[in-house]
Amino acid sequence: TCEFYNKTVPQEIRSSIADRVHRYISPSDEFTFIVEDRWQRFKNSTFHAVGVYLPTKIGPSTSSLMVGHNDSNNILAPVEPAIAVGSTIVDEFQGRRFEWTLHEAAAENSGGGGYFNSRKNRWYQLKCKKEDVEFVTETYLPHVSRVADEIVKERDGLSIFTYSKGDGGWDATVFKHPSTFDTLAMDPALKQDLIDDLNLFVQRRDYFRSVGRAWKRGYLLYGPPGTGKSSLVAAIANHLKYNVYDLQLQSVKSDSDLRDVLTATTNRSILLLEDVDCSSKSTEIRLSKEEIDDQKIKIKHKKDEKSSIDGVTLSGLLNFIDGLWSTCGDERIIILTTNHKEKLDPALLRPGRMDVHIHMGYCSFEGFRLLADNYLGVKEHPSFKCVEDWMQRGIPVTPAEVAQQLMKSDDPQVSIDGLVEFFKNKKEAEPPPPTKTEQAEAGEVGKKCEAEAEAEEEEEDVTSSRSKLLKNILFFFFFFFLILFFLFLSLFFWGHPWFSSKVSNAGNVIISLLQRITTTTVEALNTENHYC
Ligand SMILES: Nc1ncnc2c1ncn2[C@@H]1O[C@H](COP(=O)(O)OP(=O)(O)OP(=O)(O)O)[C@@H](O)[C@H]1O
Repeated sequence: TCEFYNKTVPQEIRSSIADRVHRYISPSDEFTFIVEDRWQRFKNSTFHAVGVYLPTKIGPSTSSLMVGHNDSNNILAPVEPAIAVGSTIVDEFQGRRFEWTLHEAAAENSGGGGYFNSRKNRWYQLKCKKEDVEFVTETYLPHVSRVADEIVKERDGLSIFTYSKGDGGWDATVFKHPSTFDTLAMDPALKQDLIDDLNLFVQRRDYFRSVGRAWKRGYLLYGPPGTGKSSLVAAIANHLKYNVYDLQLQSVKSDSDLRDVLTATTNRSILLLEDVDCSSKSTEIRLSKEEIDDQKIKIKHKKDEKSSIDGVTLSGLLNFIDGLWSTCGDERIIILTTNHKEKLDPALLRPGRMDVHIHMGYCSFEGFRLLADNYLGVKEHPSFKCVEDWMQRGIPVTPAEVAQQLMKSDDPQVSIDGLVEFFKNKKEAEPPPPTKTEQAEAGEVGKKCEAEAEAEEEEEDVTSSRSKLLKNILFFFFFFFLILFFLFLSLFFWGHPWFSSKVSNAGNVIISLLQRITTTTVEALNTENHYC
């Protein structure tokens, strides 16, 4: 029968049938991924990410784990646990099962020579169901990389990069800002909204792709100095575990510089531009005469400054980012901070430019309670009522000022008394908070300064146009007198005997010439008549 089957059924059909039968009989619907330690001669980052991720997934099925200490630098430091060769770790993710095993083999041509000298190839074997193959490449492995990244950042800390004009590159420093959302005094509802917004952003890779937008989000933080804008940036960085790139726009001179600067930043990071208003205008109430004069000068120079900026403008930068990051940047956050939102170019404030605007205001009583808890470890205290009373009087205090007072002593009573004293002094030293009328006046002062500066400019314009008119009039009179002069000169020569003799001579010549012409013509006519 076999012989007959082999002879009558063609080879291709036979192997196809065999394949199908094999698949049917074999219970395995497994698929295996291999993650080697090297990828095309380079270190394979997926291999290292798996190495960091798997020790966090130790479960009942794990039979061994490598632990140890590192005695380099004479300090006995624990080394992160690692997966032992041959041991299997099972990871359940989104209801799917993934089985990892680490393998090792001596590399070809390794040369041998003991444990440390011999080169070994290592690879992870990942077994999953065939139906999950796409899920692994699209979702599971990116998840592994992300978690590993977070673990490494937690372990090694974040970095803050500043752009150095000289080297033309980013200088990294360890970023260890203790600010978190728990330590930040801000409106609780606003804080929760922001946390939700950030959490949603990091999960929305596919959403951003599907709507054809760059995976980025822009936040504008505004409010008076000392209200916690920088602290909020740090809290966001700590929450997301993102590195921070702190960019001074003035240090970037051209578009090509900007391209280099931005392409050198990594994904999953924050690009920070602080104090973006950079304006000298102030709307503070009660300005001294010197301050007002100073303002006038600054406002006067503002136009010149604007026209002389030859670098990159903020709006140019944001346009550039839109283009660049839609092609080569993922999971980017841009944060702008300003003390004066009203001074920003309206183009920056239009919808779609900065996705979220966050106002950091003066310290509320809720904010004080949080700071008291953070700095003094007290949630309730008899003197809180007194602080609340002072706050209700509307004396503006920033969280920075409150924090400064609370830090003065470990004794809550002493610190809170110090804060109350601070309120008293502030009330005596400072004018009461501006009423609406005063705010309007303050606005008027600002406007007045601007108007005066503009009036001065207009005055200058008028003066210069006057001098032009004067020049034209003088020019006209000059020509007028020149013509008169020539007229008189000709009249004078007309009456002069030499001139009249010359004229009469010329007249005689002309008359005799005319006579001769007439006689010749008459003679010619006569001759003609004679022939006729
Ligand atoms: N909202 C806040 N919650 C907790 N601490 C705060 C807050 N605001 C300010 N602080 C404290 O005051 C210090 C200075 O605040 P921060 O630099 O964050 O303010 P800022 O608004 O960025 O000021 P500037 O506009 O001058 O840069 C912080 O280190 C922090 O200790």
